[in-house]
Amino acid sequence: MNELAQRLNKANVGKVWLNEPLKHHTTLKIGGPADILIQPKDKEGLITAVNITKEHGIPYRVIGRGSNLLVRDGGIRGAVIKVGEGLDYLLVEDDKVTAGAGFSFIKLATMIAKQGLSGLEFAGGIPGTVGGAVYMNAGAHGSDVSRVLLSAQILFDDGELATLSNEELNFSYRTSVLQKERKGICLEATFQLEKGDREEIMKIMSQNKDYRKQTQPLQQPCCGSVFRNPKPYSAGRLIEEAGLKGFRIGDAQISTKHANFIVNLGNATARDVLALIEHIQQTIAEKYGVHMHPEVEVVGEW
Ligand SMILES: NC(=O)C1=CN([C@@H]2O[C@H](COP(=O)(O)OP(=O)(O)OC[C@H]3O[C@@H](n4cnc5c(N)ncnc54)[C@H](OP(=O)(O)O)[C@@H]3O)[C@@H](O)[C@H]2O)C=CC1
Ligand SMILES: C=C(O[C@H]1[C@H](O)[C@@H](CO)O[C@H](OP(=O)(O)OP(=O)(O)OC[C@H]2O[C@@H](n3ccc(=O)[nH]c3=O)[C@H](O)[C@@H]2O)[C@@H]1NC(C)=O)C(=O)O
Repeated sequence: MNELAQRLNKANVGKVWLNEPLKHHTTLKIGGPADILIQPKDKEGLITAVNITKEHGIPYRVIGRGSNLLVRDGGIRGAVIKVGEGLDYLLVEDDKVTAGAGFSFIKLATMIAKQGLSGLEFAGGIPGTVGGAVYMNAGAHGSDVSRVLLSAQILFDDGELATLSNEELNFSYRTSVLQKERKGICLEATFQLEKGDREEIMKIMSQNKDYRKQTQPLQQPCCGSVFRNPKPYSAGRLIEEAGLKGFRIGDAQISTKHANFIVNLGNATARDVLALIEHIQQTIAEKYGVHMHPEVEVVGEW
């Protein structure tokens, strides 16, 4: 790993850390160390970092803000590429907006709204990066990325750099082509928006934000919705009806505010959170015969 770090530093790809605790890079504040963490300084830095890492035969994976991620306590072997600062540029051309994958999704939504562009009102409270949002077709308030995305530039694991259209990204509920069919890193995304009434757009955003503030435990370390909604049911409602609100394992607790959130009360481990996830799955399966499929991505070693 030292050798890889030296080469990456020599190539000036960006910031490089060895043995970096990932709890510093996830919103749940949980996660063991990455052997090596790379935060590319720009697109070229990212492509070079991937190539060098491949040459060393070291596996790599990508993270954004860590807002939808549960990293196990043993951490991640190999390289973790953090797409954030460095890939956080923004280009507005009339009603089209291109953002680097590291751009904050909330910041993007807010900036776009201020310019009187409509389409991203739903994203005003969604944490994470643009890249993460494309990867999982992030959504809220009845809309999602697939409704406004024109195209995204992807660096595929086989080295191909391609711009995929909305159709080619094959979006459906909280998923895209990047999750299953073809792994790759989203480098930037272009959104097609509509000119609208600035005041009206700002009003909708502020209503959405208020709703989230009232219904979600945003002041505590968490990772957003833990489970996908098992259609036609609501995960939060099922968990609440099963009497699980407030249930706790170690320092991981089912939020008393929204039952589809797990919060870290201070020193929760990934093991605590996973035990809680299993407990919820088992309880809901026994009571209602419904399988609860996690939305949060679980990665790393025990
Ligand atoms: N609706 C809501 O309220 C909430 C939504 N979210 C959404 O969850 C997503 C998490 O974003 P973020 O915190 O940045 O991501 P994370 O750091 O949580 O990464 C989660 C996974 O997303 C994939 N990923 C992240 N960035 C990229 C990229 N540039 N290219 C390809 N894949 C990527 C990786 O998958 P892999 O390892 O397979 O490559 C990674 O493991 C966002 O869409 C965020 O908006 C999160 C919380 C609440
Ligand atoms: C937080 C996320 O996204 C959220 C997004 O913020 C909100 C707001 O649009 O809508 C989804 O939540 P959600 O389906 O739980 O929406 P909510 O409106 O909070 O709840 C749905 C229904 O369940 C009920 N509910 C919710 C929580 C609870 O503890 N008890 C309960 O009864 C609510 O009263 C409501 O009638 C997204 N979650 C998923 C899995 O689709 C995320 O993806 O990480």
